Amino acid sequence: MPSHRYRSVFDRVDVPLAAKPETKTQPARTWPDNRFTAAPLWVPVDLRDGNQALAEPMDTERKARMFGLFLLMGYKEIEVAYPSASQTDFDFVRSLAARDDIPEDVTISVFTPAKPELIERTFAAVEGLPNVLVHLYTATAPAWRDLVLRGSRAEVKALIEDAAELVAKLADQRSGAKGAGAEHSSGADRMRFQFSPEVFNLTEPDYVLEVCDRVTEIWDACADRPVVHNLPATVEVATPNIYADQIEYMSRNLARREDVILSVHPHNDRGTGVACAELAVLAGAQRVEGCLFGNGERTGNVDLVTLGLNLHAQGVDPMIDFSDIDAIKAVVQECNRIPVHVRHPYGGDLVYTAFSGTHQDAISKGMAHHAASAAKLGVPPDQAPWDVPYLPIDPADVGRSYEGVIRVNSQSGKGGMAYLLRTHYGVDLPREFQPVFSKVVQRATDQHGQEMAPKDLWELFRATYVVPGEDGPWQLTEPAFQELPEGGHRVGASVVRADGGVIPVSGSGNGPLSALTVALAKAGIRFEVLDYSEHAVAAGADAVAACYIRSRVDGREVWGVGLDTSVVTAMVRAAVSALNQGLDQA
Ligand SMILES: CC(=O)SCCNC(=O)CCNC(=O)[C@H](O)C(C)(C)COP(=O)(O)OP(=O)(O)OC[C@H]1O[C@@H](n2cnc3c(N)ncnc32)[C@H](O)[C@@H]1OP(=O)(O)O
Ligand SMILES: CC(C)C(=O)C(=O)O
Ligand SMILES: [Mg+2]
Repeated sequence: MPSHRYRSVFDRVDVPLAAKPETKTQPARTWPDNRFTAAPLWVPVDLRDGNQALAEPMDTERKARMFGLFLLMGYKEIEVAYPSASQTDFDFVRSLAARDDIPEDVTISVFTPAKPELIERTFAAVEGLPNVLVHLYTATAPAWRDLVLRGSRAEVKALIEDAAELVAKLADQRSGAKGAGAEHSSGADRMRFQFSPEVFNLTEPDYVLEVCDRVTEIWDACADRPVVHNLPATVEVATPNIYADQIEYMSRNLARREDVILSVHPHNDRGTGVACAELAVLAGAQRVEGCLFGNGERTGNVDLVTLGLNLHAQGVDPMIDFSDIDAIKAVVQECNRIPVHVRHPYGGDLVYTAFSGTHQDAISKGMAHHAASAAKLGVPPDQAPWDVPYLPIDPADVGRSYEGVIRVNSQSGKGGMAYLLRTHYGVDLPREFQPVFSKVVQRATDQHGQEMAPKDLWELFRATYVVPGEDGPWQLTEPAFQELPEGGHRVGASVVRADGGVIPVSGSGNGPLSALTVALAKAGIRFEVLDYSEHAVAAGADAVAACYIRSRVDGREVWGVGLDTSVVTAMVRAAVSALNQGLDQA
């Protein structure tokens, strides 16, 4: 690989805290010791940054659908458009201005470059909207200054100052409004301002500070109306600790810090957008911009679903409703026309599913333990502390059922198939029986190489163990059991051999099963019971009993299973099932 063509981030930009030695009063960095205690402010930018990365940008209808989703999920600030970019975007903002159902606590954010005519068009779009944030951006990194904007540091700063002043002036002119230059107020006009030094992560720290501080001054930030400085990793170029250092440096050094909301906007070029956002929050960021399921330019914006549910999984309320992740995903997929990967954290189709044997075993045991500990605590299972192996959160928290948690294929073990039979069909195979049936399942899955659905598993189970007891070549007809007055049981029946011969038999023993053993011996059948268990499959009047017999039939160890509403019939069927497996079939 021609790796020599690329440079380390340390050769591209000054990384402030890394360069600064630690002193007693000023540690090099504090973020590694910080903890998450509350959710940051979230801003979905799907309708702008996500939208600009789509082959088919959203029309008004798709935008409205996604906007509705954000409201339902509880987002309070939503970037809705780049109104000067297209008529569609402009019209969408106008359609919001015409609505009267946008909650008062929701702020609409609109995006504009530092170009006077585009800023004016942006203000035209938001006319009449009460809670607006105007988001101004210009690239500040050297390569963008030199190649794209073709301006020096001073010239690019001047471009930004002029644009910020125009934004302040237009805000002042809004009818009945109190703009940037006016007396501070949280009253009628709640227009706020945001500045993004695009490619912040490759911009010289002293320059970006100088520019941001100047913008804070122009917009006259105050506690009532703080300015947002949004520091994007427009193209991710370094490990997340570097971004965290950059953010902590800004957080410590920005002027009028209490009047600034420090925001981050990570992209995901190195696949570490989520880590960047998380470490940035530890480093002092108060606000995070991203997209649901990580849509966005190239490898995407940081994923707000993962970020939110990562907090949830650590016991911190994300303040966003993810309780129906599949409904959220459906809207996102339809609006973006891009599928969400089956392995996508928290929302992918397969992320709560185990195919592998040891994981299934652990999950199965964990789920049983969870149910028991919830009962012990006297709380519903969805309120009990979660500690099930291999499942970082309870799938039910995001509206997923337990149906797909365990799925069986050739990588699966006994625990998985036992779990499926128990949860789908109510049969609880004895522990010693599980590896025996598991081998049968593995032979089948190895042969066809496919997954085995619960229905197919049940069919295989029935065909192997239940049907031989009901409809095999060997039969036991008209068994009549009797309790003896002196104690013990007696049975009389006819053994129908596989070759059609009928042998009447009878026998007595301590219980029905031992009586049956004695009777069968009279027909020359060596039937030795090694283990017996039974349980009810369903409760109530239609309760079915499941009986399991581990036996040695003519020297062969076999398991028989019987199902019936009568325990005795279920037991006889289990015994006949064993005979059919242990004896010659013709
Ligand atoms: C990192 C980000 O996500 S930034 C957002 C990017 N989003 C988009 O580009 C989607 C929407 N954009 C558009 O639809 C179009 O780019 C428009 C309509 C806004 C402008 O289109 P055009 O006028 O044809 O300009 P075009 O985009 O080709 O060129 C950009 C010009 O703006 C300049 N420019 C780029 N960003 C900025 C900025 N933030 N502030 C001021 N000028 C800028 C460039 O230097 C270039 O100037 P030049 O013509 O003097 O060379
Ligand atoms: C916030 C803006 C400028 C952006 O989308 C980016 O830098 O990635
Ligand atoms: Mg972006």
